[in-house]
Amino acid sequence: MQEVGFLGMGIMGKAMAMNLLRHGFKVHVWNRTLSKCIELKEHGAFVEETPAAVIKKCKVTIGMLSDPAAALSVVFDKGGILEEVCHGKGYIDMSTVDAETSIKIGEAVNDKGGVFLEAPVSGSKKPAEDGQLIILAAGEKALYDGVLPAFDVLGKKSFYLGEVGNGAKMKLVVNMIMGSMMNAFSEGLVLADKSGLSPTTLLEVLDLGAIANPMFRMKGPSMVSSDFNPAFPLKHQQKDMRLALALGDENAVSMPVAAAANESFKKARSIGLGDLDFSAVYEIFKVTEPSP
Ligand SMILES: NC(=O)C1=CN([C@@H]2O[C@H](COP(=O)(O)OP(=O)(O)OC[C@H]3O[C@@H](n4cnc5c(N)ncnc54)[C@H](OP(=O)(O)O)[C@@H]3O)[C@@H](O)[C@H]2O)C=CC1
Ligand SMILES: O=CC(=O)O
Repeated sequence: MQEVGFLGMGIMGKAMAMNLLRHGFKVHVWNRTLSKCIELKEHGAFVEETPAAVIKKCKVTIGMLSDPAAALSVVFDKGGILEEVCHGKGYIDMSTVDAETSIKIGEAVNDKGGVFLEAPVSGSKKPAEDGQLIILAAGEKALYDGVLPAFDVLGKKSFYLGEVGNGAKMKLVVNMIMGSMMNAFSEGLVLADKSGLSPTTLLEVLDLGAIANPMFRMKGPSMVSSDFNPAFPLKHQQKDMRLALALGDENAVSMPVAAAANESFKKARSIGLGDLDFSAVYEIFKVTEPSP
């Protein structure tokens, strides 16, 4: 399988498609905003006009879209996947969505004779550029086995998690934890600063102890210098918190920490920080109450 379709040239999709091109895959790309395909074309990609046109040209097509509405749109809308998907074609949705969305897409693809895999990823812009993603796949096993050469280029490890929905759920659990950690980290940085300590020294202390982790190490210095250039947009992290909380509702799991973190991300969105990196949630903790 050296030819692959790719829908969605956002931060992740572009990095992943570039990576496939670098490794010798022929890649047919589509993006709602066509101009984002120009750089891909310069690197040898074939640009198509609709998702259906991509599906028509490729046996396997990958989607990397922002949210459930976008993931559904490329399948069900005019010019969408369902117009061309048929026996012998596979669709792989790597967007972060809820299980319900994935199941709906999978059933529609199957009804047309195609096969479906969900495969959301853990890892951000840099791991996508470096082929170091963690792939959380579920659905048609034969499609999973067939696409492993591409997954090996995109990721450092692929998990096969069984029936459609399990990949989405695993991804939401992981991002729920990540979003909650980002809130605690932000609170700690502000607490250090407001109580007269150096946030930079706090980063050094954290990195030497039991709660050291790659996220604090990578995001800490840019947060301290107020650099929120987006790798993982805050609006997507809030979407993931919202979908994870819904999963908690369905399963009667009490999630007070995640619920509080979701409120912080919502607040950050409400003041216009949604397109910045998710670490920009830090900004809302800096706001102090006016003294009486
Ligand atoms: N960034 C990250 O670190 C990570 C992101 N993810 C997940 O991957 C997915 C993509 O993320 P990312 O690349 O960062 O997001 P971006 O916001 O950079 O890109 C979103 C993509 O979705 C497309 N899109 C949005 N709405 C629609 C629509 N209605 N119809 C068709 N296309 C649409 C955009 O097209 P257009 O250019 O026209 O707006 C764009 O190609 C998300 O589900 C995210 O949660 C997962 C792991 C890491
Ligand atoms: O979904 C975001 C990530 O970093 O993983």
